[in-house]
Amino acid sequence: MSTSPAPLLTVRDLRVVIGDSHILHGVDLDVAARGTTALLGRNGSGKTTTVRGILGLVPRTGSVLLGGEETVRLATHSLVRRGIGYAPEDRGVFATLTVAENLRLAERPGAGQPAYDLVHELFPELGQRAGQAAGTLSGGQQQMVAIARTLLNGNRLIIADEPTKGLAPKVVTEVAQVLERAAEAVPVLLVEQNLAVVRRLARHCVVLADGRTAHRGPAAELLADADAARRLLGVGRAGHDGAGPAPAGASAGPAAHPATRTEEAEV
Ligand SMILES: Nc1ncnc2c1ncn2[C@@H]1O[C@H](COP(=O)(O)OP(=O)(O)OP(=O)(O)O)[C@@H](O)[C@H]1O
Repeated sequence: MSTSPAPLLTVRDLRVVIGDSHILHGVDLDVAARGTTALLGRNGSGKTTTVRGILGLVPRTGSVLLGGEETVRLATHSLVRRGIGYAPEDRGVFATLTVAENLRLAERPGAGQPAYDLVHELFPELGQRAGQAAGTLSGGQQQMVAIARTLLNGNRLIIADEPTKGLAPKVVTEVAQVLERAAEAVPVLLVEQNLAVVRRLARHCVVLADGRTAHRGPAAELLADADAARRLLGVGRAGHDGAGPAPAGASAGPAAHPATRTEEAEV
């Protein structure tokens, strides 16, 4: 009987309060030691705040074990040194700098030789575009730069926050390919609302609702269960695989929590 390796990241009872706002009320999640784990949930359910809590960018309580080490009281720079790479929602690419300069800025002193070989092996296009200003790249290519930066420093975990948001369907496919290649090298925690991307990339998923963990399990199982997808994500319809939009009037959630952004197309 084969046993799965221990999770790389184990989050328990993560709580975040900012000012008067109680945003996370107890998030539990595991990030598998291999491949992609998807963090899902309707708009405003707390996905980005969970990521920011893991990274120490907001005050938090609970437990965040990275490779068995408790990190919840560590500052962000200590977490970065321990090997968490972050590709934020807005990509954080410097538009007026070249691709090569964007990558050079991401090199971390003390992290050993930057892994340019890996980056160029996974993304040969970045080598060809080394001298191009990052602001003139397509959205998909900029996302490639953002992911490449997280791979440079021998990180143990990559966190990517909505990397396909706002991109055209063809570019979504390109970004899914980028993430697929990255996850072969380093485990990925992927915040994603495009369920076609989730279906393609993620083995495990965690679903948040109102700042709490509402579901954890195999991603394929959730996406195949139209009732669960409708209840948890506000998508799916009878006889459908859960990745399409809900029919008119079939929204499962309150109006304040719009349904998850979805794509019908394969990616
Ligand atoms: N700094 C803050 N101060 C007060 N409330 C906040 C703050 N950041 C987030 N929130 C609130 O916390 C809730 C969760 O936000 P969060 O961005 O984590 O959700 P999300 O699941 O990532 O949403 P989306 O899918 O729309 O990006 C929202 O109601 C949001 O308005």
